[in-house]
Amino acid sequence: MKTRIALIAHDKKKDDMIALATEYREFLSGCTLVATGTTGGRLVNEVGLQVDRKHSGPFGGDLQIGSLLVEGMIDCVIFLRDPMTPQPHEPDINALVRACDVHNTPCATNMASAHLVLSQLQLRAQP
Ligand SMILES: O=C(CO)COP(=O)(O)O
Repeated sequence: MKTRIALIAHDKKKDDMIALATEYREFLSGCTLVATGTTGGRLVNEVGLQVDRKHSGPFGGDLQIGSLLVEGMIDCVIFLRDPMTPQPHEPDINALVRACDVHNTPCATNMASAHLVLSQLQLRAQP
């Protein structure tokens, strides 16, 4: 089965997400990807990945991804959060990260941990 990865980035972290996805493009193109709306749009347009786009984060996208995760449909979350900017949907963000902890799902919230998680997943996917 393909690895199912959720990709989410706050506005000031979206360029980092694009750089990350570009670096791991070959691996990610073999995964099943889901993303919040704006992040997903950029991944499609700028990296050429196939992504199931949910609503934008402030409109419930984090909750949609959280729901998928609770249903056992997501193996890993890359969520590049912006710790310096208050978000109107902070409760949704916390709910998603909490759901990762409740269900013991890897959740990388910064570039350093995202690299560790993706490089390890990529290694495991090799024949
Ligand atoms: O706000 C977000 C995550 O909390 C991300 O949403 P967008 O990808 O739509 O910007």
